[in-house]
Formats: sequence, C-alpha cells, structure tokens
Amino acid sequence: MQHDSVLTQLADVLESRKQAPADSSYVAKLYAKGLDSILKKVGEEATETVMAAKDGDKDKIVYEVADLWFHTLVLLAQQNLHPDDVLNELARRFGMSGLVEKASRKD
Ligand SMILES: N=c1c2ncn([C@@H]3O[C@H](COP(=O)(O)OP(=O)(O)OP(=O)(O)O)[C@@H](O)[C@H]3O)c2ncn1[C@@H]1O[C@H](COP(=O)(O)O)[C@@H](O)[C@H]1O
Repeated sequence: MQHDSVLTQLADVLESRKQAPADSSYVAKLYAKGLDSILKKVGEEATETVMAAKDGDKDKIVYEVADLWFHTLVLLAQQNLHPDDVLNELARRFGMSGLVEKASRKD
C-alpha cells in the first residue's frame, strides 16, 4: 500500500465514522465526546511523544508519533479538513505548488 493512500483511506474511514453510533467504535465515541476530548488526546499523545524521545526509545517514538498523527487526523476530520489540506501546505512551503490536487477544505 502506498503511504499517501494510508492517509487517504484512513481519512475516508474517519469521515464515515461521523455517521456511526457513538458506542460503535473508538473514533465514533471520540466525535461524540466533542472537540475538547479530541484536543485532550492530541495533547496527551504529544506529551507521550516527547517522553519517548527523551527516553531515546526509537520504537516508542514511532508508536507515539503514530498515535499523535492519528489523533490529529481525527481533529482534521472533525473540523471538515482533509490530510491533503496539510500536504498542500507542506508542499507550498517546499516550493511545490499543486502537488496534491484534491483538497477538501470547506470554509
Ligand atoms: N489508527 C488508529 C489508532 N491509533 C490509535 N488508536 C486508539 O487511540 C487510543 C490511544 O490512546 P491511549 O494510548 O491513551 O490508550 P487508551 O487508554 O485506550 O485511550 P483512552 O480510551 O483513554 O482515550 C487507543 O484506544 C487506540 O486504540 C487508534 N484507533 C483507531 N485507528 C484507526 O482508525 C480506524 C477507525 O477506528 P474505529 O473507529 O475505532 O474503528 C481503525 O480502523 C484504525 O485503522
């Protein structure tokens, strides 16, 4: 599987969880708890990433960054944003305009 398609497919799953009953999955439950709960998880996972890096444990760094990225993807979805919106911003900073065509920003 291409890595960029992991982001896209995960974003599709996160979008679909918006229609799911609150008790049906972790993400559905997190949406039901609301923005503050999502932000709390982002903060916790950022802290756990810092602790893993301070411990110098590379496996733990990868695991915690995956948790951090995952919860930021939940945040993006909750805000009706898509990973492509972030990839486009990174591409713009890298001097590569139009790298990712699909962006779903709705504001
Ligand atoms: N990638 C992930 C993923 N990464 C981390 N997590 C969850 O994020 C939580 C991490 O929080 P912690 O480490 O603090 O563990 P915890 O104590 O269980 O967390 P809390 O219940 O206290 O919030 C764990 O419950 C993990 O299971 C994830 N949950 C789901 N996904 C993906 O999201 C998709 C949709 O998820 P569901 O809606 O749950 O099916 C799944 O198919 C997966 O691909």
